[in-house]
Amino acid sequence: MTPSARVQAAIDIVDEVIASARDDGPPADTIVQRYFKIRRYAGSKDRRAVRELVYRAIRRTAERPGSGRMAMLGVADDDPDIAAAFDGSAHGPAARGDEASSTVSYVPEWVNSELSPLVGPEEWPALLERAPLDLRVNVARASRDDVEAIFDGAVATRLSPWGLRLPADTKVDDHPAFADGLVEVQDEGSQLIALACKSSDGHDILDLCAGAGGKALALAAAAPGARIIASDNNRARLAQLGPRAERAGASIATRLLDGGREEQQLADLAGQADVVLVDAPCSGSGTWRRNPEGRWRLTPDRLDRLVALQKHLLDMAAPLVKPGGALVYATCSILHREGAGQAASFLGRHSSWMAQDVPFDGGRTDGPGKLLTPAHDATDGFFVARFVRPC
Ligand SMILES: C[S@@+](CC[C@H](N)C(=O)[O-])C[C@H]1O[C@@H](n2cnc3c(N)ncnc32)[C@H](O)[C@@H]1O
Repeated sequence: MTPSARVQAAIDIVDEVIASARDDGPPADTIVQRYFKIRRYAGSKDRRAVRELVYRAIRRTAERPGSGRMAMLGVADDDPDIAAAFDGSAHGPAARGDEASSTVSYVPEWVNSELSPLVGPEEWPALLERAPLDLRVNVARASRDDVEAIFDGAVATRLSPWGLRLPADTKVDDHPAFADGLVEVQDEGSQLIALACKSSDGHDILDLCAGAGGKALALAAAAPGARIIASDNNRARLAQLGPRAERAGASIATRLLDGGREEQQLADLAGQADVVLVDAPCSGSGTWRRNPEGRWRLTPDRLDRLVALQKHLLDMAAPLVKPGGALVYATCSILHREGAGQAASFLGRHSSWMAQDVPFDGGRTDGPGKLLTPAHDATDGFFVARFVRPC
C-alpha cells in the first residue's frame, strides 16, 4: 500500500469507528481486524501502519468527529508526512480543500464537570498515553521473583505485590508461562482492587460482576482456600472464566444471572459472604488510554443509566454480606458520580455501615474511598471503597 492508500484506509476505518461509537456497535480493535480480514493484499507492515494512524486519530480528539476524513485531517495538522498523503492519488484521499479538521482535546467538554476533583487538566494527557503491559503473577503457583526472571525486561510493579511491568511489545499469549497458568495480563490498578478484598483461605467470596473473571482469578490466587463464586449476567463473558481458571489451577464456581431475577438467584447467599466485590459496569473513563474511543461512546444519558445500575447492584449486594464482612465497590472510572459520589450515597442509605481504609499504598483519598489515576499512580484509573457491615 502507498502511504496515501494507508491514510485512506485509516479514514475508512475511523468512519466505521464513529458510526459504531454512535450506535453502540463493536470496539475499534474489532473493526480494524474485520477491515483487514477481507483485504488480504495488505501486508503486516501496512496493517500496523494503518492501525497506528487509526489510533492517532482517535486519541487526538475527545469529541466524536464528523467523519474519518475530518479526524485524519487533524492528524495531518500535526504531521507534515500525513498532510502530504492528501495528494489525490489513486487509492489515496482527495487533496485537501478548505475543510475543517477535528480539534485536539482529551476529555469531552460535558464530562469536565463530571470528573473527580482530583483529576485536574494537568492529569488529562496521561489519560490518553499508551498503557503499559502488566502481568499478574499467579502467586498460588510461582513467586513474583521467579517469574520476573523468566521475562526479559520485567520489573516488579510498585504498588501491587503480584505485578510485573513488561516492555510493551512482549508477546505474552504464546509464552509458556502463560500457557502454564503462571501469569495473566492484568493492569496493576485492577490487581489492587483484588487486593482491597483481603481474600483469605476459608472466606466465602462473591464476585458479583465477575465478567471474564480477571479479579476472581486474582482473589483465588491470593487465597486458594477461599470459596469463590463468580456471577455475571453476561453469558459470553462468564464463559471465558472456565478455561482461564483451569489454566491457573483455580477453583471458582460460576453463577449466570438473569436480568431482573438476580435477587432470587442470590437469595441463598443472604448474610453469608465474608466479602462481596461489586466491580460495577461504568463509563470506563479510567481506561481511555486502552479504549480511547470510549470517549466517543459516553453520553449524559448513558452515564445516568450506569450510575443507576451501580446503585442497584450495591443495594443488591449489601444484604449478601455477613455481619462483620465487607463490601468492596470498584469502578474503572475517574468520574465523581461513579466513584466517591456513589460510595457516599451508599453510606447515606446504609448508615450503620463503615468505610474502611483500602489495604494498599498509592492512590489518593476520594470521599470514602481511594482514586487511582494514570498520572498519579501509573495505573488505569480506578475508584475503590471498602465498606464493613456492622456485627
Ligand atoms: C467492569 S465489568 C467486570 C470486570 C471483571 N470483574 C474483571 O475483573 O474482568 C462489569 C460487569 O458487570 C456485568 N453486569 C452488568 N449488569 C449486571 C447485573 N445486573 N448483574 C451482574 N452483573 C452485571 C457486566 O456484564 C460486566 O461483565
